[in-house]
Amino acid sequence: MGRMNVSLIGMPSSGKSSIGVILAKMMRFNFIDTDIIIQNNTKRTLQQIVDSKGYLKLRQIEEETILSLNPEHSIISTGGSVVYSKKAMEYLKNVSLVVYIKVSFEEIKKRLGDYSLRGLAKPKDQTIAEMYKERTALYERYADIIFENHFKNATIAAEKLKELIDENI
Ligand SMILES: Nc1ncnc2c1ncn2[C@@H]1O[C@H](COP(=O)(O)OP(=O)(O)O)[C@@H](O)[C@H]1O
Ligand SMILES: O=C(O)C1=C[C@@H](OP(=O)(O)O)[C@@H](O)[C@H](O)C1
Ligand SMILES: [Mg+2]
Repeated sequence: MGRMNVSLIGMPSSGKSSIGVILAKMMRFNFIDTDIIIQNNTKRTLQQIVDSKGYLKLRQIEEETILSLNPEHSIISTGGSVVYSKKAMEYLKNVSLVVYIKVSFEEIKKRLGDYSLRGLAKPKDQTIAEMYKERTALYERYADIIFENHFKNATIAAEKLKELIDENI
């Protein structure tokens, strides 16, 4: 790894954003949330992009955003759909340690609740169960390490993840 960065990948609501910002403070790293960059660049919410341009366009914007990051000393919280881009994932693997934040299907389903306004980059007719199955294979494919997040809250999870990262860098 050329520059020291950590990328967090995983299902929507697995904790990438909540854990990422806490981890960045604990490790004195920069914090990047690609969803926020996309919103700033497009001046649209993720839901608005999906509604007006479709979920494939959101995935394309996400890919372009990742490829333009050039991160240094950063924790990068990605959007859950980033693994659909081979290019983006190869880029992240080159510039960072890629951590898959793994959360059980039951917990993800519970956290997502009514996800109709969450701007998920998935076909309308794809169920959460189908999405979980399809994506799990991709998260596992690209992960350098897997972090099983069965912790009570994001702060505890960030402390545990820091230990795992320290062992792996
Ligand atoms: N152990 C945990 N780790 C991270 N988040 C947790 C945990 N337990 C509950 N949560 C809650 O789950 C949600 C995770 O959302 P978020 O961080 O936005 O995920 P993502 O960025 O992966 O979509 C937050 O509401 C957070 O408070
Ligand atoms: O998994 C997805 O399809 C998406 C997850 C979101 O980010 P989080 O994973 O941070 O919720 C955001 O990028 C967009 O709404 C699409
Ligand atoms: Mg997030």
